Amino acid sequence: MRILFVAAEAAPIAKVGGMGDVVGALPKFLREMGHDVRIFLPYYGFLPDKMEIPYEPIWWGDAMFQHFAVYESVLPGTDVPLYLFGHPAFMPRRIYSGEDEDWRFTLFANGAAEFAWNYWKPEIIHCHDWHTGMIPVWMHQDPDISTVFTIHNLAYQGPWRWYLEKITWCPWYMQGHNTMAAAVQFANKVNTVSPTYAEQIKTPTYGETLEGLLSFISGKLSGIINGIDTEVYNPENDKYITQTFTTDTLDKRKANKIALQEELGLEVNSKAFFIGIVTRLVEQKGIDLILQILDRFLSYTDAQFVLLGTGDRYYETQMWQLASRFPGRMATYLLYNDALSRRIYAGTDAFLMPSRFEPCGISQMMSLRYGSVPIVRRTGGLVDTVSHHDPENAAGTGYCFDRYEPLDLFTCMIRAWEGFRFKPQWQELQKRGMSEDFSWYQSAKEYVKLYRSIYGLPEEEETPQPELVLNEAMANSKS
Ligand SMILES: Nc1ncnc2c1ncn2[C@@H]1O[C@H](COP(=O)(O)OP(=O)(O)O[C@H]2O[C@H](CO)[C@@H](O)[C@H](O)[C@H]2O)[C@@H](O)[C@H]1O
Repeated sequence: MRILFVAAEAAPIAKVGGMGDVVGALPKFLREMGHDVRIFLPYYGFLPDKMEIPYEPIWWGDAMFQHFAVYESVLPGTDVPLYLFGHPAFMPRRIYSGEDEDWRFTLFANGAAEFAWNYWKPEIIHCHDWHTGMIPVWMHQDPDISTVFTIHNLAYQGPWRWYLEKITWCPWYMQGHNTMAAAVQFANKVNTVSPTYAEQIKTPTYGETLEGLLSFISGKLSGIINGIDTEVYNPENDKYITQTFTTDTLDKRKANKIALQEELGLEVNSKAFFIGIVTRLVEQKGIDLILQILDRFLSYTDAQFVLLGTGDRYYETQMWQLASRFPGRMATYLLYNDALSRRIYAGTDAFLMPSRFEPCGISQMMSLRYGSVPIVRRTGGLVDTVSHHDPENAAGTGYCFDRYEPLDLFTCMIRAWEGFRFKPQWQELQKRGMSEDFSWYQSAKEYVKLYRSIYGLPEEEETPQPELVLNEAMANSKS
């Protein structure tokens, strides 16, 4: 199948959060399975610092009365063809924020549609989040191109929605004022990034006002858990960490803890319970809950804490101030740094993720892979990826709590702190987590099933000539 991924982020060149991880990894695995997958991404002003981009564009197009160029390259570290949408609106050295979010991403989506119609025609456009939400609307009457829309974060439905209706030239009943809703309504298939979250978003608590629409289209809605790139994120050979290790050489991991404590200016103490968090500092991630209990937790225990993240100014300031009250025990790094994030996954004993809601969550899977035991709230994808520690039956991979309450988080952290004192059991817990299979292969298979289901094809290829069947079925489904 020919599939064009259209998204605002793709790791390792343009990543703010988990969506970048998915778009940077999934195409690679789909290509290994024999599909022709390519990525369409904005040409951000900072990209030339990160990769080689040819000087000459391969194609010029027009969208929304604007002339744009498309440059062809390859996603670094992979064989995935990458098309970069070149327009001055994306020249600033940032991915998001700014006055023109609505306009420039609508232009980008429109550019992607033009590109698919006129230059490289895919069978499926796989759209990601609100930035690409108008594509399913524009494609829904195209007999040759189908669309899959993946919801990575329902909370972001695009800014200035009342104004967007004018830009997209779509009336309210086509959801032109809300590109997330538009995509949900018009895409051939809609999925989100975990089965639990796919169920939760049909309820008012998690539906972000779209629960009615999502319930209505539930026949085409599914949940496919994300994977992580286990080749790139591998404690066995990660060049960014001090000491590589495996489940068999877990004792070596201590060197990472000590090196991290030194790097962060914390008291070097391999016995102290060391908790880390790597996150966007936004309401979703439960930062308010942490702020309510961290002071008390640090006062009652010998624990150390490191935060790496950027986001809301209020959370940044609060975390910064808290760190100043616990010198040598708490470090706050308000920046984005992939290498440091890996050292935190590899050097801390536990990883905190008390999310208010969580579509899937990549960070907890990374922490499991690097032997940092996750402490999570049981919501969304965290339910599907972390199970509660049960020492009696030697089961579970982390510590979980249910209610979004400070006391529940506090209790859970204390239980983890207590558990850390029992070294053999703790090591078993770490090993179970590290042995979990979060590779993309299983999820990529699920995506292929999803693509095939658009054409009513069986889950597995059962005939000797699948391509012929596929072409025939696609022709029938669109006629
Ligand atoms: N300051 C920093 N420095 C370095 N690295 C940082 C960082 N801040 C965050 N990261 C990295 O960004 C990623 C975060 O991914 P998550 O999936 O956990 O959350 P996010 O909310 O961004 O993703 C959304 O999309 C993904 C993908 O579908 C869903 O899993 C998730 O639930 C949804 O909220 C991780 O790789 C993490 O290491």
